Amino acid sequence: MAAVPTLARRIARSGVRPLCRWPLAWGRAARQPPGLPLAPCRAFSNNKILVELDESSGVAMMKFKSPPVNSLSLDFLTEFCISLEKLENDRACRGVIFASAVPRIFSSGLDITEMSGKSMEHYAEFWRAVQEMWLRLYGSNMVTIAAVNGSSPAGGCLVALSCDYRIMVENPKFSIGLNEAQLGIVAPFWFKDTFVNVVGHRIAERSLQLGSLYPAPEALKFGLVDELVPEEKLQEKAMAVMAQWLALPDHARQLTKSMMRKAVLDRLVAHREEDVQNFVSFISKESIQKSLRMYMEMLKKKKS
Ligand SMILES: CC/C=C\C/C=C\C/C=C\CCC/C=C/C(=O)SCCNC(=O)CCNC(=O)[C@H](O)C(C)(C)COP(=O)(O)OP(=O)(O)OC[C@H]1O[C@@H](n2cnc3c(N)ncnc32)[C@H](O)[C@@H]1OP(=O)(O)O
Repeated sequence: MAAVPTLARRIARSGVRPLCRWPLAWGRAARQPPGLPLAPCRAFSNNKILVELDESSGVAMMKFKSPPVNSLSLDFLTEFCISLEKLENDRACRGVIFASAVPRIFSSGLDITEMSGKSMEHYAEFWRAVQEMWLRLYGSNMVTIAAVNGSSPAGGCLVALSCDYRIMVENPKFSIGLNEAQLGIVAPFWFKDTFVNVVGHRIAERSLQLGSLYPAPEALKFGLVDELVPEEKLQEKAMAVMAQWLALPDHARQLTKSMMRKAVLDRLVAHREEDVQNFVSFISKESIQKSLRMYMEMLKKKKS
């Protein structure tokens, strides 16, 4: 295989731009009463993700803004990893809330166009980026809360599952789940492990085999999400839950989180390259490529 672009090289190519006091619609700056000086706040933005860190509370808001559906493309994943790493290394940041800036969609999951009609090298590079995203998010020392303000299939669901807490908008039109089987593909073992750790083995097994997507009220019933709220209350609720989690000493919470997640993280770390090779050989099969093409066709037909 050709030389693999490292995350560092992808970071260098991506050109993250620091911004000062970015007025996010969902951010502290937007809530600041006019005329008052802003409390310390730092923000940075790249093409697909906006981040605002409120230094007074230690809470960052990360918003996905990759229309039409926040699909997890290679560029998106690279920006996600850079943003998370910056926050992880920032002593002022103790917690992150993830939400979407795209109406009705949290994230549509892995970008199918990255897994279809591309070279083996591209599939390998893409899969390394997916692994990196999960390792950083699931292994984060910060408190992570998913404010799921829209549908969240497959990889989008994985992002939410990898957080410490999930709050979803109570709209029954918004669905969430690991629906890979519906595309004729298979959720890898670390997607499955993350899912099992949230909902338990039986529900995970049934849901994965059926590729089930659950409307928000159903997802709440078996703990796929922790709470439902009306859309207008989502930010307030996410901040309240964050305050509750941040009230504990960081070291105790972090060590506990690590104890609960380490085995699952270590399993991928130990088999990372093997997992890449499995993905590449699976996804490049003509039968799998055909399934993905048919699925994309189905998405397009649904519109007309
Ligand atoms: C033993 C094991 C052996 C081997 C295993 C080894 C490896 C594992 C192998 C594979 C693992 C892969 C894991 C994959 C994870 C994934 O995340 S796959 C992606 C799954 N996602 C979906 O199924 C969601 C599909 N999308 C939708 O359902 C809908 O688009 C939506 C509900 C998100 C939004 O609906 P609408 O608002 O109605 O929007 P449209 O449907 O019209 O979409 C607009 C536009 O966006 C395109 N699009 C949608 N989703 C994606 C996507 N995920 N990737 C790329 N593009 C997407 C859609 O086609 C439309 O495009 P245009 O028609 O406008 O060009």
